[in-house]
Amino acid sequence: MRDERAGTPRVRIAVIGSSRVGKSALIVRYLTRRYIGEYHSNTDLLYRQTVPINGTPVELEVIDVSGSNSDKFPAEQIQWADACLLVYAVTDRSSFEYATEVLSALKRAPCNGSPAHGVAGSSTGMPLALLGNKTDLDHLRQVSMKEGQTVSAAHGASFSEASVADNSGDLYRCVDRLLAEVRTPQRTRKFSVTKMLGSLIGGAANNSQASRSGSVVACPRVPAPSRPPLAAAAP
Ligand SMILES: Nc1nc2c(ncn2[C@@H]2O[C@H](COP(=O)(O)OP(=O)(O)OP(=O)(O)O)[C@@H](O)[C@H]2O)c(=O)[nH]1
Repeated sequence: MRDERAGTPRVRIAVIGSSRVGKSALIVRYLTRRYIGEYHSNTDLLYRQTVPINGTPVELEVIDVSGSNSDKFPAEQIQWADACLLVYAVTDRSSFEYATEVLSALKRAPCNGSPAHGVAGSSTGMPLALLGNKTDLDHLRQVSMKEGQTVSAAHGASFSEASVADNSGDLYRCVDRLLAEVRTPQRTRKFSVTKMLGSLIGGAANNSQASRSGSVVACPRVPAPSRPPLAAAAP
């Protein structure tokens, strides 16, 4: 969390996961309460909205890290963020394995400029959450809740299962908890989103908690001539 522009605190969240696990649907659901059926994108998207956290307006920035490149470790996006939300689909074991790999890499890799705080056991000190999506498809389940709990506990992440389609309360609790964990003073910005491509959604819907304002903007992928492979993230 950091102060910018007239003292409004800002929180940056990176949402990471394999392709098609429901990252975009989750973010849009959280920010607007709406469900989008199809929102396929092969580029990172940046969502920005003012939200109340514990009664204080906070400028929330969420980067939706495209799953198209999930063979690459999203190092720049993680460095940019104050906290990470790892998403997998309970119907897709390979997506769970990818989320586990990223959590493992985060545990090994030091996070520059991030003082110790947040989740006990996370060596980065960065608040982490693991969320298993698509619980409405329980008949297609490939990952048990116990497995998710075990992996998250081992990596110092909070754990939830939810269905974005069914508008589970657990997805709001998961994100709210992650936001509440962010207590870091301003970190050095590791990459800048320099070229906003345009507003995709303006004037997000009001919700029952408090008035929200903001937009959804697309940003180009982080310049990454040689983004390190997952295994290279270890010190
Ligand atoms: N059944 C079910 N489908 C879901 C749920 N959440 C998302 N989906 C669907 O899963 C598909 C992928 O959702 P996206 O939000 O585009 O997934 P993504 O992770 O952003 O995908 P990439 O852009 O490829 O990284 C879409 O068809 C969504 O409608 C859910 O909770 N249940």
